[in-house]
Amino acid sequence: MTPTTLTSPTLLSPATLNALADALVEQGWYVGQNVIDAELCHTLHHELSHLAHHNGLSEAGIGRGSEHHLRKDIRGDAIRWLNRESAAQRQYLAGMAELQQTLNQALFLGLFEYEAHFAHYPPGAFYQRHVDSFRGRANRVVSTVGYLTPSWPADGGGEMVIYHPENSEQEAARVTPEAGTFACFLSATVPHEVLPTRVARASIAGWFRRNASLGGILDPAR
Ligand SMILES: O=C(O)CCC(=O)C(=O)O
Ligand SMILES: [Fe+2]
Repeated sequence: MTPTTLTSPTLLSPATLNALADALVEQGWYVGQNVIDAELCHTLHHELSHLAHHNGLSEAGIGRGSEHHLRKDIRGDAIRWLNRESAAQRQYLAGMAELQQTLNQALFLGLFEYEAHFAHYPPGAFYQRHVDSFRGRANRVVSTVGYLTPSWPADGGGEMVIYHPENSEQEAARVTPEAGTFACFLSATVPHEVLPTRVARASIAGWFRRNASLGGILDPAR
């Protein structure tokens, strides 16, 4: 029997990987449209919609460990960490492993781990401007966002605004969260936000981490 889906060998083409590494060096961020396979986006979107409709998601919070708490005034998405339970998740994560290898070879970033979650933003939800590295611990080094919603409407809102790393008042890019688009940026230096969405918004947010355990104290991932 031949598999009917998910046969594409790579998630990000060699050309995309090169462009991405160059953009990270030159400006600290990268955005590409139509870079994630359409069929994979469709399958992942279906998986996330199913979770959203069957109580499979948790309200997202801010902070880690004992400092983790809900703040709907800061972020309004519901999430589920990827755990390799489906072929689609495994294909996405395999693509991120390739990206990790590229970034380590090209930029010597020493990335050693990747964590990612599905994110569902219901209508009205947003995520206030922030940077992704937790204070005092620069363990998240590179952030990724893969967008999954097909046919994003022109008036749908929900764009991710990327601000200039050196001039954080200045908008550098506005990303429409359309299926196939992939964004990547330096976690500690690139402020960004999700504008209020008018329609349900589906994505996978992920982070490459460096081992940041200090003095034998385990640095928890989440
Ligand atoms: O979904 C996005 O566009 C960005 C999400 C984000 O900033 C985050 O989860 O940290
Ligand atoms: Fe973020």
